[in-house]
Amino acid sequence: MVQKKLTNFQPKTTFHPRQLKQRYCTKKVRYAPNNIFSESSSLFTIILTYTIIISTKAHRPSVPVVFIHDQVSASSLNFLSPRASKMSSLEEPLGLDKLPSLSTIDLSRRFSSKRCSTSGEDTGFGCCWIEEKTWGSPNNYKEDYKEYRLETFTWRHHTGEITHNDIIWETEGKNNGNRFHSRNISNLQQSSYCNDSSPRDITNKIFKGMPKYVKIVEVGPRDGLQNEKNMVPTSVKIELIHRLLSCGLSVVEATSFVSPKWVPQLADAREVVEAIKHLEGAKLPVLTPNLKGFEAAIAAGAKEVAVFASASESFSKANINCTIEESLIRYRDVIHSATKLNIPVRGYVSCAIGCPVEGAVHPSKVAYVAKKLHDMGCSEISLGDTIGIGTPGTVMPMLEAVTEVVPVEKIAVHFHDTYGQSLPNILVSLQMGISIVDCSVAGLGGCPYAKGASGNVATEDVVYMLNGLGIKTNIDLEKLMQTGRFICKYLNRPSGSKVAVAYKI
Ligand SMILES: CC(C)(COP(=O)([O-])OP(=O)([O-])OC[C@H]1O[C@@H](n2cnc3c(N)ncnc32)[C@H](O)[C@@H]1OP(=O)([O-])[O-])[C@@H](O)C(=O)NCCC(=O)NCCSC(=O)C[C@@](C)(O)CC(=O)[O-]
Repeated sequence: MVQKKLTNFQPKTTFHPRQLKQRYCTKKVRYAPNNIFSESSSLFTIILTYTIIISTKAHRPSVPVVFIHDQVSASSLNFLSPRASKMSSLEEPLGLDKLPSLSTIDLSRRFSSKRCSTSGEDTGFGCCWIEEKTWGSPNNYKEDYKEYRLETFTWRHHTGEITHNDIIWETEGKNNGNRFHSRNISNLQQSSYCNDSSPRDITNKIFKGMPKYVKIVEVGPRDGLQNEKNMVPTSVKIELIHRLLSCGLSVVEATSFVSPKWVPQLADAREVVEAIKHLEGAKLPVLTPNLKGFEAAIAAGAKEVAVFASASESFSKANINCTIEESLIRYRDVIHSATKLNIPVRGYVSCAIGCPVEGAVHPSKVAYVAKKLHDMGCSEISLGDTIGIGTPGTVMPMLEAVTEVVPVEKIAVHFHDTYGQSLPNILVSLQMGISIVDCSVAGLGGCPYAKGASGNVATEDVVYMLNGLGIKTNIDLEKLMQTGRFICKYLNRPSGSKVAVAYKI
């Protein structure tokens, strides 16, 4: 049914690479219209742009395509506000106008890392290069991969820790639109980058480092709802969690044991956990900012918890009313107690790209906090672009810094979609070996400390993209969209998922 709807709604607004080429690629530079980014095709176009940028490092392709779009205007960097030190939680939300400037971060203060630098190429949002080539059909790589059968690919990610085996692609018997799978083979010749510049090699490079399965961590009931002004009844929260689990999600972050003074919406954390603690087969972690929260969570029946530190000093003070170091001391106690009870602890690092107060956050700061949390015993480290300002150009250096100190398989990415960059950011994360992605059904949520910043990337959109890439999630997209519809109906607002809107489910 989903497939049927897919065929029904896609054609006119989808820019498949082949169409894109026909429309915008010639031997000369041509310009893509502004509204290319406002159509439903925009996500795919952006993904294509970035994947090609990544895959063509060793090869300078011949046909440049320049995408022009309206740069989101934002004010220039705001440095530490005098209020920052006394800001606490919800009382001082920061306006979108105070977010660091996208252009400032991407151009002037862009981070570079020797091993992940763009070799002087401008990989900013404005320009990409597309080689003239023939592509497969959308969401269907069958034709192309038939020809790749038993071929070996020589490219692999250059970061030593990311040890994905080389992949060969083979077609599956049935073609339902987006099925293909890979199997690993060993004994392949490998080199950092291959010089072979054929279109197939580019496609292979794009897919090569990608995981075969991505674990989705659904944070809608917690991150999605925590900022809702109107109280959502406990029964609705519980039903939302039940529905999400029925979609096949294996991890649903249920709630937070934080101070109800700061986050009144989650004051019913105990009731929520008591109602869901008997559910088997899925993980239902809860946030715990200190021992008090941890003890309350365990007493209610939580079997997994998460602690949340920040890479930005100002945000740490605003969010949890303590410095980064103080928070790490608190979390050491929480992790110690959890370990004794065999309770897994997830660690968040907020402001992994930028902070609403301090502006750009250096990757080394993120790596420092991530390593501390990992060394203390966190089983997974989620890197949060809390205000959603990241682009692949800033996400890649950050991830590279963190993967130097935390095993890549333990890293999750957590993108808010303020600037619509989440999907390309996720795509490059996958290419860097990340296989855990946080998202929120219907794109619910928003950062309480960055007024106007939007919710997490919508789970539906991520699942749709992963389906298109042939990456398994075990999630039923149709049920997921129905779940999004359920909560949006309750909240009386349209879905933040482009896929759900396109399907009109
Ligand atoms: C951390 C605190 C508690 C410190 O709050 P505080 O005011 O500094 O703490 P305190 O120790 O002075 O306690 C003050 C009062 O809070 C109570 N208290 C103390 N601890 C708890 C607790 N666990 N549960 C319930 N109550 C608690 C405590 O008992 C006391 O009550 P009173 O005596 O005044 O009646 C507070 O600042 C707080 O709750 N902050 C939570 C903020 C929050 O939830 N933010 C949103 C999280 S989202 C995020 O961080 C980003 C993330 C993870 O989503 C990733 C991303 O998007 O990038």
